[in-house]
Amino acid sequence: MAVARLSIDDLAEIVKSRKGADPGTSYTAKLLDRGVGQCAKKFGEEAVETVIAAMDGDKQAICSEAADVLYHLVVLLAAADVELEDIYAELGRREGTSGIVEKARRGT
Ligand SMILES: N=c1c2ncn([C@@H]3O[C@H](COP(=O)(O)OP(=O)(O)OP(=O)(O)O)[C@@H](O)[C@H]3O)c2ncn1[C@@H]1O[C@H](COP(=O)(O)O)[C@@H](O)[C@H]1O
Repeated sequence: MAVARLSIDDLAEIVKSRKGADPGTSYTAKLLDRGVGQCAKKFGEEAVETVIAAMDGDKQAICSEAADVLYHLVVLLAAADVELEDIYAELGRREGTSGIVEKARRGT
C-alpha cells in the first residue's frame, strides 16, 4: 500500500490551524503556546539530531530526523509569523544569482 504524502505547504496549513487551539489536545498547539523561543530551541535540538544521524551515515535515521527538522521549522515559522511563501520568494530571488558559474560570468 502506498504511503500517503504530506507536502510542506499542507503541513504548514495544518500547523497554522493549531494556533490558539487547546494545548491539551495538540502537541503543535502546545509548542506554539510556548512561544517562538521554545519553538526555536526544539528546532535546534532536531537539527543537531539530524547532524548526528548524518555523521553516523544512517539513512533511515536521517530521513526520520529530517522530517522532525522540517516539522519543527514549520512550527517555528508559524510561531514567528513568517509565511512559507516569503521563504519561497527568497529562494526564487537567489536562484541562479549566487552560484560559482554565475559569479565567474559576472567577474565578481
Ligand atoms: N509532524 C508532526 C510531528 N513530528 C513529531 N511530532 C510530535 O513530537 C513529539 C515528540 O517530540 P519529543 O520527544 O522531542 O518531545 P517531548 O519530549 O514529547 O516534548 P517536549 O520536549 O516538546 O516537551 C511527539 O508528541 C510527536 O507526536 C509531531 N506532531 C505533529 N506533527 C504534524 O502536525 C500535525 C498536527 O498534529 P497535532 O500536533 O496533533 O495537532 C500532524 O497531523 C502531523 O502532520
